[in-house]
Parts: sequence; structure tokens; C-alpha cells
Amino acid sequence: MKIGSSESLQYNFSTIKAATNDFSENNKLGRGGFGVVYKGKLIDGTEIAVKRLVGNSQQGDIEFKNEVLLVLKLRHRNLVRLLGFSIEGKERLLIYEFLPNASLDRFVFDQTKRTLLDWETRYI
Ligand SMILES: Nc1ncnc2c1ncn2[C@@H]1O[C@H](COP(=O)(O)OP(=O)(O)OP(=O)(O)O)[C@@H](O)[C@H]1O
Repeated sequence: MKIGSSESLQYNFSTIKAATNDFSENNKLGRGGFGVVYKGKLIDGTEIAVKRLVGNSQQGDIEFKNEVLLVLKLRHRNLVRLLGFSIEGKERLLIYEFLPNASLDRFVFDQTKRTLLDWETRYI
């Protein structure tokens, strides 16, 4: 895939800013090793999870785009789907499909819920 064809997967920063209510505290879903994750809703109603990568990345725009395009090619039922990305100035956002059930670890490490996931199911 060429960089040129990435444009449709590239979202305007302002679109995502609006979708997350300006990265509001109320929309915060959690924090991971790469930044804070916010819940958002696009104009068409699609629910998204936006990962706002933490600053001082030395990675250039082209390298970032290439890496994102590589991940966009991955499709697996057990992988959360990356919908696109956004770049503006030092801001780098990754846009994922929203998963209502939060992360799997809540199931695997929860005393009650872990019984719902037997090992046979976990291997699928
Ligand atoms: N697609 C999503 N839908 C709903 N919630 C999400 C989604 N992605 C992440 N989250 C929430 O944001 C939190 C942080 O996610 P993130 O993927 O950044 O980190 P992590 O997987 O917990 O840790 P690490 O970044 O260290 O691997 C998750 O624990 C989850 O609650």
C-alpha cells in the first residue's frame, strides 16, 4: 500500500477532537503504555476508541504512517480493529473500533468472570 492511498484512513485531527469532546476527562477509557485512550463518537454514530500517543516521538510522519498502514493490514477476530490514524503537529492518534467489554484482562483476572472463560474458549 502506498502512502498516497492512506488518505482515506487519515482522519482530520479536528474531527477526532470533536468526537471525543476535546479529549474530555469524562471520555477517558483508560491509560496504556503509549498514552491515554478516549471514547469517541463520529458524526455517523460509529463508536471509537482513540489512543492519544504520548509526545516526544522522534518518529517522522512517514514512518508513523507506514507503521500504521502495516497494522491496518492485519485482520484477526481476536485483534481489535484499527480504523485509522490522525497526525497534526506533534499529535499522533490511533483510532480503533470501540470495544464495549473493556479489556480481556478484566475477565481473565476477575474472580467471578474468569469462570466464564474456560481454557478451551481462551485458546480459540
Ligand atoms: N478499543 C477499545 N475499546 C474500548 N476500550 C479500550 C480500547 N482500547 C483500549 N481501551 C481501554 O483503554 C485502556 C488502555 O488501553 P491500551 O491499549 O492503551 O493499554 P493496555 O493494553 O492496557 O496496556 P499497554 O499499552 O501497556 O499494552 C484499556 O485498559 C481499556 O480499558
